[in-house]
This record gives sequence, C-alpha cells and structure tokens, in this order.
Amino acid sequence: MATLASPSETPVLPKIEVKELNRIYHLKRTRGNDAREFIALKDINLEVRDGELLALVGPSGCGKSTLLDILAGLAFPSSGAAYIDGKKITGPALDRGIVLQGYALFPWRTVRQNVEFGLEVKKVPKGERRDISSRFIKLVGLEGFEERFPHELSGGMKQRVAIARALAYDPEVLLMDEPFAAVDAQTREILQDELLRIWEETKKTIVFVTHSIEEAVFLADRVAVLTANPGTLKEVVSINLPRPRHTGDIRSSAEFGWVRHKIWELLQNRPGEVMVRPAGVAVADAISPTAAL
Ligand SMILES: Nc1ncnc2c1ncn2[C@@H]1O[C@H](COP(=O)(O)OP(=O)(O)OP(=O)(O)O)[C@@H](O)[C@H]1O
Repeated sequence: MATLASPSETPVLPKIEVKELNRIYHLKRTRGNDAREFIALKDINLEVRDGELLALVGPSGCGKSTLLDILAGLAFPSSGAAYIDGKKITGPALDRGIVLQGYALFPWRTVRQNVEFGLEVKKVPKGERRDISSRFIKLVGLEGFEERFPHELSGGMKQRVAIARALAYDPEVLLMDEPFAAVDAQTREILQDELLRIWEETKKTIVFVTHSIEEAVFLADRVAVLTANPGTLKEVVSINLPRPRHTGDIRSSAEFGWVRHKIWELLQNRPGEVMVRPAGVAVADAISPTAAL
C-alpha cells in the first residue's frame, strides 16, 4: 500500500486511502433510450492523513456525496476500493461518524437522547453515557438545552447537536456532507469556527464536502478539487494558511483570497493554465465574495 512521507521521511500509513476507485451507475432503459452506464467517479486516488481536515469541492453532480457515502460504507465502488487504516471499507462502522446536511436528528429524542444514541448502540452504561453526552453538549455550546426536542431548536443548534452526536461515540473519522448548507451565512461562519475549535481539541480526521470554496479554504489542510462528467479528481491543493484560523480575520487576508482564486480557477476547467499570483489585496477584490459552486 502507498504511504505518505512525514516531514522526517518516516513512511506513515494514511488514515484513509482511496485506490483506483470507480463508481458506475446503470441507468434504466426508458422509452427511446437504451440502458446506459453513467460514470459517477472515475479513477479516484486519494489519501487522507491521520488528523487531517480534507475538503472535497466540485460542481453539482461531480460525485462528492457518492465518494463520502463510499467512505461511510453506505455505498460501494464498482471497482477499486477505499481503506481506513489499511482495512478495506465494507460497510458502516462506529469508527466513522457522519454529519449530513439537514441534521437528520431523531425528532422524538431530546438533545441529550440524540447525542447518546451511538453510545446506546455501543452499550455504554447509563452513568458514563450521561457524562460523555454532557461533555459534548458543552463542547458544541448547547448547555442548558439538553431536554429540548429538535423542533424547539434553531437550524444552527440542530447542526451542533448532529456534530455532538457524531463526536460522542468517539469515531476516528468524521465524514461531513455539506453540514452547514442549511443555515444562514452568519450562523455558518460561527459553526465553521466551532468546528475548527472542536477539531483542534479532538484531533479527528475529517472529510468535509462543501459547495463553498471559501468554506473549504477556511477549514481545510488540503482541498480536493473534483470535476464532473465523469467525476474525476483534478487536483489536491494544500492550504498553507496559518492556524488557528478561527481566532482572527483570516478570510479577508490577501493569502486567503489567493488560494480561493486558485481553486476557483481550477473549477473553471482551464487545463494547463499557468497561474501568476496577482499582487496584494487586489487578488481578494477580484473574486466574488460569494464564490461558490
Ligand atoms: N442512484 C443513482 N443512479 C444513477 N445516477 C446516480 C445515482 N446516484 C447519483 N447519481 C449520479 O451520480 C452523479 C454524482 O452524484 P453525487 O450526488 O455524488 O454528486 P455531488 O457532487 O454530491 O452533487 P451535489 O453537489 O449536487 O450534491 C450525479 O450525476 C448523479 O446524477
């Protein structure tokens, strides 16, 4: 198996490895159309390091959710494979926590009961469950809301519950599919800050799907850029912006604008174009502040 080189040149096994992965959907024959195949993912090779936050960006239909579902064990490749710690993924497991767009909370369970769900599945004793859920409810800033039901919470609060629920049973990997898409812009920035704070505290490996280039650049160590028809991995861009990022105003820095622009250019499908770094703040100004896919 391929390995990543650490700064000291010691080979390190990737936390997640995707090897020569293809996903083909067989479309049904319809009137006037023969049965066809649709290549959703083509020849994907990707490694995610232990403790890394990797973002997946790309246009609608490029296969981001399909890839995340395969990592979650909820979908399967047509050929090739995905591995966690060198072990082939063959189905869902508690080593992976999933946070989806739209919260997917159990409406009949309170905040605490939602957060404790995975712990119940793991048969963690009641007292310990309570300690753990209290810790994660506090971590996501929802102390005092333990006995509320999902319909009594705002969108941002529900998303925090979903994150606490995924973290509570201590998965090694967190898979997040556009988790902040359903909340307003201001709440989204607050949740991004929260996620970085939690990530720095818990050291989880995170794969984060987003339509927003800005979100990807703000959060990620590296951004995997996918293109559509068929879904291929175009480039993996390292984001060398300083951390912590959630304590300052990094989004308005020239460096941030430059990286965002680079990814935006990659998504404009201009192969082989040589990028020359524009000077200073003009880089950020040249890009739409709402640059998203
Ligand atoms: N069950 C299916 N049968 C046929 N085609 C499918 C099926 N599921 C997904 N696809 C196709 O596979 C491609 C990838 O879908 P996927 O949902 O992974 O894309 P995505 O990048 O997550 O899109 P979006 O950003 O819009 O959520 C799409 O073109 C979609 O139409």
